[in-house]
Amino acid sequence: MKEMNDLFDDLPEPPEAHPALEDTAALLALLERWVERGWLRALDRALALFLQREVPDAPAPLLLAAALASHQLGRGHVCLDLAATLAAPDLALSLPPEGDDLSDPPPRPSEVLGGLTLERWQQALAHPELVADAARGAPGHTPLVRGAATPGHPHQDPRLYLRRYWQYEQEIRSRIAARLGRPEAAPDAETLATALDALFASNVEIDWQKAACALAARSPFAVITGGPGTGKTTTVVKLLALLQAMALGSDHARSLRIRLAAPTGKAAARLNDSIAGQVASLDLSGLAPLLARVASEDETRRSPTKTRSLQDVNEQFEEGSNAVSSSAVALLRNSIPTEVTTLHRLLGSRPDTRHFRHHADNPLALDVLVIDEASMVDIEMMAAVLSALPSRARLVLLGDKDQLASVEAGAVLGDLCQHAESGHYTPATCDWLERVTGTPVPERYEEAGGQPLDQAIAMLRVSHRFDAQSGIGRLAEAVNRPLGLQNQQESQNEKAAKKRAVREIFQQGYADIARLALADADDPALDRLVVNGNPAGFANSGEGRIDRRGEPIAPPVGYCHYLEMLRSKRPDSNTFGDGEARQPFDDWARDVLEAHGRFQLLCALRKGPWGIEGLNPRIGRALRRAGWLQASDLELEQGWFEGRPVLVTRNDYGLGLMNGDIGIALAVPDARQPGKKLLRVAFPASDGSGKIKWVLPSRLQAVETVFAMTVHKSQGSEFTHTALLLPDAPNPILTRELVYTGITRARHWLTVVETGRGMLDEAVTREVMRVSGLGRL
Ligand SMILES: Nc1ncnc2c1ncn2[C@@H]1O[C@H](COP(=O)(O)OP(=O)(O)OP(=O)(O)O)[C@@H](O)[C@H]1O
Repeated sequence: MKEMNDLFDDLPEPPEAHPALEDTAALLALLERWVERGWLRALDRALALFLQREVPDAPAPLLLAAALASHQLGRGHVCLDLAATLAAPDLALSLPPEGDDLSDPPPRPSEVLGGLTLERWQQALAHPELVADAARGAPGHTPLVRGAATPGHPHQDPRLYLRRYWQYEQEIRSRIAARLGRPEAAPDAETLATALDALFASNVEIDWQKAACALAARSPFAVITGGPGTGKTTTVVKLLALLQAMALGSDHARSLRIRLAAPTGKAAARLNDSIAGQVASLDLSGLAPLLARVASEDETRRSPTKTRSLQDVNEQFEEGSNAVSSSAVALLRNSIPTEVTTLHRLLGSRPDTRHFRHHADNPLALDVLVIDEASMVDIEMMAAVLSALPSRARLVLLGDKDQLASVEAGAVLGDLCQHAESGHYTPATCDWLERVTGTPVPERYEEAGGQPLDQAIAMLRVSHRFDAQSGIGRLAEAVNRPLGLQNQQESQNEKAAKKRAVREIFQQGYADIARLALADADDPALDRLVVNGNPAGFANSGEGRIDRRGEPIAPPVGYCHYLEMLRSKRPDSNTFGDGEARQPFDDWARDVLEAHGRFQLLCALRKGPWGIEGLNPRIGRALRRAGWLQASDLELEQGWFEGRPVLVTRNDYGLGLMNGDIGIALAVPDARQPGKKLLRVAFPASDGSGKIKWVLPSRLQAVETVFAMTVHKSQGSEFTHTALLLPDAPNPILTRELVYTGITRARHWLTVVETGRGMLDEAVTREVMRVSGLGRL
């Protein structure tokens, strides 16, 4: 924010105030025109209108700020930063609107706000009936709250919140701060060091997974962040083993009630798959002495003359208590849960209300909650989770701080992790980490003024999925590199260097990445990509690659892969039936769904030819031309056809489908009309059981065709071959976070599709501006 204030200081003397700022009727008329253009949501204008009706003397600049604050919510920001808005007014609205013809445009925000100073705007906000000051505890029930500066962040002021969002932020701040202020939760250093040594190989240099495990074991609130494949799941499984071992080994000898959750069904299913394998294969034998030590301490308490050291206990184990050891280890392994639920299910969502069954007065019965893919959790959900969590329960957040934030308002994980890159560990934390992990923390991560929150955050820095040979890994890293905040000239140089670095990666011949530049909107190269994956775009046509275990990697495919599976594996049974009888159809659906996950086209936008609305029917037509689909244009645009892949866009508890679930329409025998077929949509069951859920298309209320998926919707998913299509014109939505999120959805193959020149360059040098007050705790 400081930079924005500096920018504001540099602004020239403002000209005359715009008429819309002098007169509320003129302002409301202007807002109406913005709504007509799609620059503002009707909801945002409705708020300004409501406030004006409630308080007729509300000044126009206040009403404008309220409408803009509301508009920011729809774009993921919990508040309006006034100074930043004055510095770059056109960023406050959805400009340029997708698909707008730009004839007779209304005044842009820059014209309207050009005549407004920060001082005057703030004066207009000093209206006690409508705006309360957070610095004074935001007394009353005003609809708006003016944000207070936080310690160490004086430049954050002034911000304007809708009260509800300010309250969410306060809820999150106070509950996290309460946890950070509870040092008694920390285990004793000697026990922790023993447990960590049992779980991690010894290292001469810092092992961030071990450090993360230590920090998260020390604090009742912890964040483990890291890019794809950096070992977040691996680390949290070890953390849970360690916490359970210490709980089972404590005086109470009681296992902890642990729950695992993720924001979407898809993310929950993915964690389900990976965590079960990791829990089963983790070597826990080294933790057995920890359990035995308790037993021995119990014994010591009963016969106090006999004192035993940890060494004695270890020796006892070495001497042959193998049976005790293995049953203790089995007990420990069984006490680590592998079932992952969605946050909505965990909190007990109720139809038609945003309130959950669990809240502060009916808290969840658990001791530890782990939330994966936490970057997708919005501020409202995070506040609900923290309220429903018993005050003594631990919360561990896992996620990639650099991914796009949730579609809803509030980039909670990104905000909390603002210092994760550089650690900001105090000397006391560094000393403690060295004591428990056995390796020193490199000096560059030390910061005497580190905040309590920084001490509870660990960043994993080495990807074990992408090695040095991986273009996907290199590209993700280059795109994700933040730009420094130097003066304009240095910043230009840095942007140029970043563009160059990204371009060079494509020229270095990595086998797993391809770049496809379309000549024009009708370029058939796009059709080839979506139909057969365009293997020719990759070195050696994608042949001959092996993974880290030496297994061959299948060449990249397009959508004809799952459609081929749909055809070739269709059961010849004429009875759809139930139970056993349905097995051949379940197996078929499972194969088709698995094959579908081998390719996905992602794009940035919804509207226009390069958004999902234009791409979905286009891809459908390309597949039809290639003989893989039989559907009319009308069906492709808005109907059902066999092979239609659909994305669930809203949770449906009745059907057990979650936002983000993907299903495919398949023709199955109609029980009521022998010889005929009907369409049913096959979804993988969200409990990770591998079962198939068959749903009639007519029962699906909120689904969309998903030949093309927005990057936002792809969060928490992974596809063997991901094609990331960039639009042909600059758009505020096109940021490095979006490109990074898109790239990191690719498991083995990535194609970047450019529909206009320079859009990759443009995107990787544009950063999401985050506005919230959660950064410092
Ligand atoms: N320290 C390590 N040494 C070697 N391999 C590791 C290490 N840590 C993790 N791995 C392996 O790397 C892969 C990715 O690990 P993991 O699934 O824990 O990462 P993640 O950060 O949770 O990934 P995701 O991006 O899926 O969230 C797994 O195959 C895991 O076994």
